[in-house]
Amino acid sequence: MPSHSAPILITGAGQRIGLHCAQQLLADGYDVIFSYRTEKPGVQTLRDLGATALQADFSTEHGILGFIEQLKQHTDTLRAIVHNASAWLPEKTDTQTSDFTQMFSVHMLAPYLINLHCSELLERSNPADIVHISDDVTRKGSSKHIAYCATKAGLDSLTLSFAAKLAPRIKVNGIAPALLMFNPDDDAAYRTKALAKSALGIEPGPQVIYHSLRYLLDNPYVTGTTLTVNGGRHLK
Ligand SMILES: NC(=O)C1=CN([C@@H]2O[C@H](COP(=O)(O)OP(=O)(O)OC[C@H]3O[C@@H](n4cnc5c(N)ncnc54)[C@H](OP(=O)(O)O)[C@@H]3O)[C@@H](O)[C@H]2O)C=CC1
Ligand SMILES: Nc1nc2c(c(=O)[nH]1)N=C([C@H](O)[C@@H](O)CO)CN2
Repeated sequence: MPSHSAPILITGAGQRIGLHCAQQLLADGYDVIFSYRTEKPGVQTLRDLGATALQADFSTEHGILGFIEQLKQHTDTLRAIVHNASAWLPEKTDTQTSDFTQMFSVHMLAPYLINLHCSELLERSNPADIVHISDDVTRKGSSKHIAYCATKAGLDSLTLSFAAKLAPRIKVNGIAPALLMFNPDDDAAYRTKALAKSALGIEPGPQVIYHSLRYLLDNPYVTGTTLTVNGGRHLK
């Protein structure tokens, strides 16, 4: 497989979906730059595969702007930016402000600032893409993850605005998954309940997101679109 020239940036790739997609991109011949917040085995795995690891915490403007400065020291061009980093925090009984501002920052401020400051890097690549990883839950809201859902809905809005702003040189799209991978502490009752929420009733794993990502990267005529990858959850 021939190597592609400009690297792809994927945020939050130290574990799970982001790690899988980064590994697949490397296997398909792309160079990869990724952000991680905390050192984990997946971070070293990607380093060993030749990816460039940049540590970043997107919960503050300072952390986001510092990441952008780091990124520009490593490359002057990008094939794509995949905004995958995310915090999935439920409402708690005590103050929710810090959680809301953290999720606003990771899900909205980081993509906003990175897109604005790094579109020049994408302009030097043809084709060029931005992909926002959102969540199917924005379709109807969430009683248990109100702030998470609201900030992901804001990300959906960024998809539309940046698609209009950056056309025709840069395509901007989203992917809105429902359940992809359980977390280790999800108990049997939660898993049964979650699987029953979709028509297909499966835990598909990360490859369904890689398929969606490649569709968007490879298709020259799709922009301003958010792909639903939800197992038919809207049918139940
Ligand atoms: N898993 C699923 O079933 C679903 C996932 N999605 C979306 O898909 C994407 C990938 O999901 P998944 O792999 O489960 O995500 P994770 O919950 O594993 O989070 C991905 C990464 O985001 C990083 N992150 C969290 N907060 C910050 C921060 N403040 N600054 C920088 N990085 C941060 C985490 O870093 P650290 O390792 O330090 O914690 C983590 O490695 C996400 O956008 C998610 O919302 C949507 C629907 C379902
Ligand atoms: N950042 C994350 N976002 C989401 C996660 C996750 O683990 N990390 N998980 C989900 C759930 O799978 C949900 O889709 C089904 O209960 C949603 N978002």
